[in-house]
Amino acid sequence: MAVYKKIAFIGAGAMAEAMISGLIANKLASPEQIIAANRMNTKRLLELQRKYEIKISASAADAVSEAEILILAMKPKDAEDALHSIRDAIHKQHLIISVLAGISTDHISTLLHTDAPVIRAMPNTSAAIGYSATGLAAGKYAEEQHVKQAEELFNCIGTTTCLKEESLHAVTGLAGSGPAYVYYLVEAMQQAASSLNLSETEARDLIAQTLLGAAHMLKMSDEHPLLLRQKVTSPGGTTEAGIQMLDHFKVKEAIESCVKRAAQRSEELGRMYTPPSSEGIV
Ligand SMILES: NC(=O)C1=CN([C@@H]2O[C@H](COP(=O)(O)OP(=O)(O)OC[C@H]3O[C@@H](n4cnc5c(N)ncnc54)[C@H](OP(=O)(O)O)[C@@H]3O)[C@@H](O)[C@H]2O)C=CC1
Ligand SMILES: O=C(O)[C@@H]1CCC=N1
Repeated sequence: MAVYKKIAFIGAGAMAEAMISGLIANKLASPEQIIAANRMNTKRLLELQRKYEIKISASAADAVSEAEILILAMKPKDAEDALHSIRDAIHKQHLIISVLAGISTDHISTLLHTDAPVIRAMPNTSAAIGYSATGLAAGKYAEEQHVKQAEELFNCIGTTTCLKEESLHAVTGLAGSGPAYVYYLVEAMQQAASSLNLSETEARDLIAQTLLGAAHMLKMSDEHPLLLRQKVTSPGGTTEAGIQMLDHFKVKEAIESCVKRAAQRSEELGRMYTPPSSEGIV
């Protein structure tokens, strides 16, 4: 077990649960080191307590007072209220990690009235099983040791890439939202499998293993994805016939637009919830 500090999740929704589950499963934190608070959904807190045996708090400010590391995990639209509610409990020794899409570290520092270190991270829900692809950027008050601490935390629930803060919009469009694109593809493959008379269980197993195999191949081989694709595609064969349909429906263009639009939306969220007077808007 890593000697870790107490971690408070402010916002106890889907992303918080993915991280909590990953941190506990990977033994970076024990349940008693984790405390979660949300706005008002007590049922949700009790559910997390029952499932993971973590501590819960009806007051976000109390959770902050108990912890050394804070994970901000509310929706961007709720950030202002949430950060106001914990502001008085923040001190300089806190390490603040935000997973909020679009919201800059400068804006968080401004809302919290603090020069405590803030790290902005963009994980994804695969954190729950130790497979998040997380992008990380340091705010202006964060030092090397804070980045290292955040990296250690996120490495425990997947891989971590440190980037400039402006790149986090792209990471959000690509990897933060990424699992949803893959599930969308799976939904379509399952529909096709059903109309080809495969059972849902048979299809799910075949699809999951196919995705796993392709993902491992991408990680283990240096070959360009185009080359890997060509190796599957026999001239005049089944794959070529299938890919012709993807080209016909412009699926490549659709996916490119999807990732770019999601990244753009991250920028929009940042602008929507950051008053023009805030300094250093990213
Ligand atoms: N889901 C994902 O795949 C990813 C999400 N993110 C980011 O994570 C954040 C959370 O997303 P997600 O988990 O999906 O959202 P959810 O809606 O599932 O959870 C949001 C949580 O925030 C709580 N909350 C709202 N207002 C406050 C407040 N004032 N004080 C304390 N807690 C509050 C809510 O509590 P209550 O129910 O009581 O209102 C709820 O528990 C977002 O900013 C998102 O951009 C980042 C990467 C991936
Ligand atoms: O959809 C969203 O806004 C969040 C951020 C990345 C994944 N989910």
